[in-house]
Amino acid sequence: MAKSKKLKNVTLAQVFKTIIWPRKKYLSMGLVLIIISRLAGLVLPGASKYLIDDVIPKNDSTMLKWLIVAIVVAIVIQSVTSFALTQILSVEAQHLISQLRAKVQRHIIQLPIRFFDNTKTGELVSRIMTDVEGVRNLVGTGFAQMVGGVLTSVICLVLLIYISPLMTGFALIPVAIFGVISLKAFGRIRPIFRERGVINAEVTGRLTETLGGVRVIKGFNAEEQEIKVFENGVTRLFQNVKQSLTTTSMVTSAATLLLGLASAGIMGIGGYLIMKGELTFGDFLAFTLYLGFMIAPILQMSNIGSQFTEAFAGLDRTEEILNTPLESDGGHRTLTLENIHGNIVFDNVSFAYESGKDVVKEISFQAPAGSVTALVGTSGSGKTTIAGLAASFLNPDSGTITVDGHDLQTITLQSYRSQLGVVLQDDFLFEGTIRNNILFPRPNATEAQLMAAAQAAHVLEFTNRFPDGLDTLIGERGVKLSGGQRQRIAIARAILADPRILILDEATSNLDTESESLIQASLKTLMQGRTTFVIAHRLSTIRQADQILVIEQGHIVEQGRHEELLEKQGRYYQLYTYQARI
Ligand SMILES: Nc1ncnc2c1ncn2[C@@H]1O[C@H](COP(=O)(O)OP(=O)(O)OP(=O)(O)O)[C@@H](O)[C@H]1O
Repeated sequence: MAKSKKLKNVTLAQVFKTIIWPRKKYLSMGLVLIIISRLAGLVLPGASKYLIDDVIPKNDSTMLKWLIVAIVVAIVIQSVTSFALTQILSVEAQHLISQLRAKVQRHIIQLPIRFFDNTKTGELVSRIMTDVEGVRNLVGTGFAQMVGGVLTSVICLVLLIYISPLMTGFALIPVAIFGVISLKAFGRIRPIFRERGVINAEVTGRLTETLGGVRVIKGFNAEEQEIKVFENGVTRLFQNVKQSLTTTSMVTSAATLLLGLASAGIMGIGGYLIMKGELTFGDFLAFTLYLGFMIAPILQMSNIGSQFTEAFAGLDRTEEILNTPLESDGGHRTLTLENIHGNIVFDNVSFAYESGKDVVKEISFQAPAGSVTALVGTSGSGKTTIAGLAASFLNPDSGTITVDGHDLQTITLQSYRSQLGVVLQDDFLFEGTIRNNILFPRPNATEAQLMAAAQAAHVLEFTNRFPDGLDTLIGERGVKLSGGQRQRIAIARAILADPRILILDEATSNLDTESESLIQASLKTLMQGRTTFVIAHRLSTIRQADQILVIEQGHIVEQGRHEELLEKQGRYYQLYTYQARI
C-alpha cells in the first residue's frame, strides 16, 4: 500500500466539484441562513451606538422600547437560523459521510484479492469508517462558521472603515500577520493529519489481528508483547495529535497576542480621538464591538482551519483508495457467458506474486467439464495459487486459462463467478443463523432447496439436535460449532449455490471417524458433476479424483489417477508412502 508520502493532495477545485457543487441546494440555503443570522448579529453593536449617542442624550423612551424590540427580534432570528442551519447542514454532512462510506466499501470489496493479501483487515475498516468522517467539516457547521465568519468580518470591516479608517488600518496589520502565520501552520498540519490516518489504520489493523488471534497470543504467552505493540501504537497516535495540537495552539496564541496588541493600540488611538472630539463615545463603543465581531471569526479560523485540514487529509486517503484499480478494470472483460459447461484448460500458465519469482511455471493441463482435479504436493509448491488462478482471483502473467474455449480474462467476473463456488479451509461463517449462512449465496432459494442442501451436506444430523434447528444462532451470540460442523455448513452452502466450477481447499484438521465419513459423503455429493479443483488432503478425495496433479515448485511433475501414479512409483508414490497425509 502506498505510504502517505506518495499521496497526491486533493485540491480545492476537486472538492468543490465533487462535494460542494452537488450540494449547492443545501449549501445555498445554508448561506442564506448564515447571512440572515450574521446580519441579525450586527443589530446589537449597532443598537449600542444608537443608544449611547442618540437615545440616552435625548431621553427618548419610545425609541428605547423600539430599540429593545429590535434587539429581541434579532436574537430570536439568530436562534431560529442557527437551529435551521444545524438541521440542514449537519444532517447533510452526516448523509455525505454515509454515502462516502458506502462508496469506499463498494470500491474496496471490488479490489483484487492481492490487495487484501497485502492489507490488514482492521486497516481497511478504519479507512472505510474513520477517514471519511472529516468531510462533515466541509459541508456541516464548519462550513457555515467559515462562510458566516468571512461574511461578518467583511461587513464589520466596512463598518470599521466607516467609523475610523485610521484605527481600522492599525487593526488590520496584526490581522494580516495572523493570516500569514495560519496559512503556513495549516500547510504544516495537513501531512500530520494524513499521517494520523495511517497510524490509526495501522493500530486498528494490528488490534483487530490481536483480538482475532487471542488463542495464539495466550497459547504462546505473548500478551505482554501485544500490549507493548499496542502501547507503542497509541503513543505514536498521541505524539501525532500532540504535534498538531502544538501547531494549532501556536496559531491561537499568536492570534491572542497580535490581536490583543491591536486592541491596546486602538484603545490609545480611540481615547486620543475622543479627547480631540473627532470620535463619539458611541462610535468608540461600536468600533470596539465591531472589531470584536471581526476578530472572533478570525480566531475561530484556527479551529475551522484545522477541521478543514483534517477533512482534506482524510479525503487524500479516501481518494487514494478510490483510485486503486478495481479487479474488473482494464476493459478486457466484456464476454458474458450465460451457461458454463466447465471445460477448463490451462495453457502454459505462469504466475508470480513478485516479479521475477514465478510460483507457477508454464503449467498446462485440461480439466474437462464435470471432472475432479486433485492438486497435491508439498507446502508452498503452488497448489493454492493454481486454485486461485482457476477461481479468477489471480490472473496469469503469461499463458492462458480458457473456460469452454474462451480466455478467462475476457469473461466478465460477474458471469464467471456466478457459476463458481468455493469451500475453503477456514470456513467463513457469519454471525447469524445456520439457515442464513447456508442461504448466503442464494438468498431466494426455496425451503425445499435449502432442506435438500442441508440434508445432502449432513447438516440436519446436528441441527435436529438443537431446539431451534436451522434457525440456531451461531457465532458470538449463539452456539459454538465444531470444526466438522462448520465444514458441513460450508459444504451445504456450496451445494445450494449449485456452481458449475468448484474450488475446494480441504481442511487439514483431523476429525473423528464419524464426522470424517459424513464430510466425505457430503463432499462426494458436492463434487458430483462439477468441474472441481481440490487441494486435497484426504485420501478418499484423492482416490475419487479423475486426475491428480502433483505440484513441485510450481511445476506439474506428475499427472494421472491414483492407481496409475502409484504404479509409476515416482514422486506421488513417495508422497503417498512416506507421508501420513498429503
Ligand atoms: N500473497 C502472496 N504474496 C507473495 N507470495 C505468495 C503469496 N501467496 C503465496 N505466496 C508464495 O507462493 C508460493 C506458493 O504458495 P501457495 O500458497 O500456492 O502454495 P501451496 O502449495 O498452496 O502451499 P500450502 O499447501 O502450504 O497451502 C509460496 O512460496 C508462497 O510463499
